[in-house]
Amino acid sequence: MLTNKIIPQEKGIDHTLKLLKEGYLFIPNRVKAYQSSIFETRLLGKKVICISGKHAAKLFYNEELFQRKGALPKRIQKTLFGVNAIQTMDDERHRHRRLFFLDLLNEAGQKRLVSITKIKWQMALRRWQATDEIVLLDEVKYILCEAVCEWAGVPLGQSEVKRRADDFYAMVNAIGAVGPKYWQGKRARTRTEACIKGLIEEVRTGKRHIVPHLALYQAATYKDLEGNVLDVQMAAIELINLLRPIIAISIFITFTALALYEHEDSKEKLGQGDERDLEMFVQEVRRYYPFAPFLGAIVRKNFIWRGCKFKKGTLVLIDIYGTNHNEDIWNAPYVFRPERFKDQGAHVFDFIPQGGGNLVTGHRCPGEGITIELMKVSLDFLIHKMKFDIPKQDLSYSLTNIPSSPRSGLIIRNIQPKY
Ligand code: HEM
Repeated sequence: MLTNKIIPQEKGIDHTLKLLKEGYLFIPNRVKAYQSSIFETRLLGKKVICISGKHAAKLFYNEELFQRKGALPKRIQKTLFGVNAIQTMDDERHRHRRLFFLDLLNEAGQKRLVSITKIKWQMALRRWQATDEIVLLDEVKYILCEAVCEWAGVPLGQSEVKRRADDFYAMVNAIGAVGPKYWQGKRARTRTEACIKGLIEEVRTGKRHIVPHLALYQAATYKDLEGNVLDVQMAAIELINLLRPIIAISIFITFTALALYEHEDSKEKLGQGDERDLEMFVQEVRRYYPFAPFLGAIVRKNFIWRGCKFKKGTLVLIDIYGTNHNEDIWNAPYVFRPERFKDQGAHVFDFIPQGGGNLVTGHRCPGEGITIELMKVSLDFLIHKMKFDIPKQDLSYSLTNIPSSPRSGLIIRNIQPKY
């Protein structure tokens, strides 16, 4: 077997600034330049191997070769995910922690969240009729925040909705940030953890009564492999790992509205709201528009892949954005075409907007199903239940800001229900 293939190496001492500058395109630009789905660079002073494409994703999700412990920078843990949470776990402990998410996001759990969200959309639509215009991204954040808090049993007064939703969003917004956006995310996490910790303590001490199937109760009583409840901080972090990403779906929903505007022909094909058509449309939104750029894992033991050496302890990044726009997988990847999902199969490693691999045992996003369902409900509202105008505004989005979203937040005007 060929074992000494040279991995293309980016010259220079460190390329962190280039990563910040190029954002979603950092890996795809180099894959193109080196004509190679694997290359080596240096980030934050360390050697990093970047890989892209379906076969690379299959490699990345091989848990015998990769671990998550040690892969996530502390600054991302301190804002987006919480310190030492599920994203950093491996093996038995990880699979056990995942049950907390998978059980709550089962079919019944998803259905209940979808029905609550529908009601919140209807209430919002009534409110919007009395206003001149709204910023869709903000309003959807509030809809989803109200819905998920109700679903989880987390109390939320009307006057707290905006603040709570903005805090959840600030954590997401801090992901690729340095400077003020990072600090906003960090402060938002401190506030949110304090609030959720208080609620968990109330459930544990019997001060707050709550039905057992709700997420707040489950977080307060979930037991680890040794049969111990999580310490209150970790219980809060994992409950936030369930709530926060629901608010993040507002970005995909805003991109869905943008897709309706930018791709009139696809909109017409949506017809009468056939479930399958709605699903193909939202799948294409998740593929076409940027969200998560890449993911990291650490090499567990030395191995050779396609003749290239991977040394134990090396950080490896899998290219999410580039894989979802890879020409070997997707015909005309930069064309928005929902029908491409008509005959595509299981998408274990080729379509990875929310990670890949096995849903039960791996790290693949446990919220993928509910993300698709909430996007479908919202698409149905946007297209079949309301009329509105889109005034002139800056609808562009950046491929260098992570996470990206339409710059204007998508302003809509003259909102009326469709009867
Ligand atoms: C806004 C849409 C979403 C995007 C773009 C997204 C993206 C991702 C990605 C890329 C991963 C990493 C997969 C990996 O490490 O291999 C992930 C993991 C995760 N997601 Fe999502 N996600 C979304 C929505 C959700 C929702 C709605 C939930 C829960 C309600 C959720 C909960 C999680 C959790 C708990 C993990 C960690 C899984 C693990 O490490 O085992 N996500 N997500």
